[in-house]
Amino acid sequence: MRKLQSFLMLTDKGYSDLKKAIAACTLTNLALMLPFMVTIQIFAELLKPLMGQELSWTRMWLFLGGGIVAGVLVFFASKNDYKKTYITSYMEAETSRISVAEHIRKLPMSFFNSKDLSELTTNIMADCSTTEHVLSHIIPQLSANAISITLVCILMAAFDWRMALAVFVTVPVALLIILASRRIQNRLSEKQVDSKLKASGQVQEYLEGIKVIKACGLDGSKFAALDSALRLMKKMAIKMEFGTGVFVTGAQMILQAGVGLTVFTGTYLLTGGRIELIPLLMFFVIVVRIYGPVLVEFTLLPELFYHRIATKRMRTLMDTPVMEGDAEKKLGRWDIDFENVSFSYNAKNPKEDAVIKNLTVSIPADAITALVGPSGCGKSTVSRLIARFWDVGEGSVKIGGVDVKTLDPEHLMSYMSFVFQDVVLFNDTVYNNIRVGNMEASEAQVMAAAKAACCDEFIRALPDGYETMLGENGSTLSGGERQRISIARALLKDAPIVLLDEATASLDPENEALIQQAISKLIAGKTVIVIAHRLRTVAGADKIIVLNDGRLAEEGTHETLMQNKGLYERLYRIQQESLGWSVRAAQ
Ligand SMILES: Nc1ncnc2c1ncn2[C@@H]1O[C@H](COP(=O)(O)OP(=O)(O)OP(=O)(O)O)[C@@H](O)[C@H]1O
Repeated sequence: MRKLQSFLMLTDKGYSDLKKAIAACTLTNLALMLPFMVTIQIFAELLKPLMGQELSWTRMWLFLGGGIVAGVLVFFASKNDYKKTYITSYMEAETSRISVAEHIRKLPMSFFNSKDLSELTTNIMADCSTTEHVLSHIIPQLSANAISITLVCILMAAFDWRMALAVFVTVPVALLIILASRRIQNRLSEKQVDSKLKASGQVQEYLEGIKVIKACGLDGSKFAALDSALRLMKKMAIKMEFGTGVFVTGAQMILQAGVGLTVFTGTYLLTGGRIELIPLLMFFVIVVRIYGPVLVEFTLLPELFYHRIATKRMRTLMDTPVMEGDAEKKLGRWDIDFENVSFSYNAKNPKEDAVIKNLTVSIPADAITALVGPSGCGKSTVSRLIARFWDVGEGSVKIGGVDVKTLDPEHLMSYMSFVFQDVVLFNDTVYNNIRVGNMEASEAQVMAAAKAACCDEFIRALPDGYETMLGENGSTLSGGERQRISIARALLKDAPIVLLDEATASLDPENEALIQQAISKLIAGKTVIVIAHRLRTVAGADKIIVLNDGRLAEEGTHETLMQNKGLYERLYRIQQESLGWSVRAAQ
């Protein structure tokens, strides 16, 4: 049974709840047989005059009373069954959704490199729903039906084994057909799941890229891709239904042949005087009643096969090890050291595809250090390695002498504030979006951070001020406003290390001035790492690290690097010359 727990990826509580649900469902099935038994008894009593016996009204009233009691029992059993089956399965699905989301949060970024967003959304929503469905509608019913059918089979065999054999002989044959079709059904399920994923990926890409699609007039071609993904999904759904339908219907037909077999055997035994008419009629009624649950079993089994395929991705996700580390260790110093660090995003080919190559460099505490260099030289990668978004392949990254690999990522993150060029805002109020920086902050602290980040004025001008809902990723705000909100967040966090990645790159001069003002408050007294393309913005940094193709090209202050006449000086000169650049129509 433990196998069932791991197959369904259940928590211990979920597993114990499932056992209770199976018991409750079995009880309901058995309770449902009571009214049926009473009906048979009434039926037998009514037939007595036919056999020359006297109908007893006392017995009839007793049966009727028994029927009412049976009805009440069915009600309570069903109520208990409903509670144990549905409510607990929804609770388990909620727990599993939360644990998937928690797990995702702790996974290394390398995991996300190979996954797209739609796949993860499917993991959290669809795969958990499949488990929810299996827990609420399949496993308890399947197990309870199997138990109650076996019980009825034993009872019938005790009454007349020949008739019992006639009723049940077709069941194993029909079951074999379903089990034998498992491989084909698995293959079809895999294809169907793949087509669903492709379609949801296409829908997501289409919606995310709607602006570009419209701007570039790609409606036709992008629609074609979406269209064919949706068509494929439809085709696979039909194939799947057909594939399942053929086997299930085949099995059902064989099972139904059992009705004919029972009638034939019964008539044969009756004419031979080896069975009475009333028990025979009872068998006829039972055969009709008992095939119902068996037919349901046959339709539920393929769904169980599908569940295994549908949750394969979730299994891979949950089996991927999370980033671990010490969550208690206090850091006392904020100097950062890269010692012989090599790193590649491609774990399969780390040497050939290295992005950072044997880098040894120091970032002093309580100072501003700029990371510069040509595009793609590895500046952002260096900042990601400091924050342990990724683990280095070789060497070590140390903060205050402590290897970041030994620290719990979330704990490490509590020492850092990030301001990226791409600001992520949540579909929540402005107030809550700032408070993300420090969930314990008071209202006064949130307002103070907003003021320091030059946000207060524009926020108050919004329809509901701080309570204005920002919508999907804050699309109603300008780039500069979004950036200032992210700085307010960072200010509120008040972390000792601040990472600024191209924070002002895409802003107009007015916004840039406001943001520079906000940033200067954010970085006061902190260990600051600035990534910038425009070298003039970092000329005042305490230290400038120049990278080239993942290696350290040179380091020093603006003045010393200019005197060196190396890569920095060349880049600086090129940028100064390009300042005179303007848009001009081609001659
Ligand atoms: N998630 C990723 N997966 C695979 N390769 C990546 C990933 N992120 C960056 N790279 C590659 O690593 C190299 C360094 O990228 P990085 O973003 O660190 O450079 P950068 O100096 O910050 O570039 P830019 O100045 O253009 O932003 C590039 O060749 C880039 O294509």
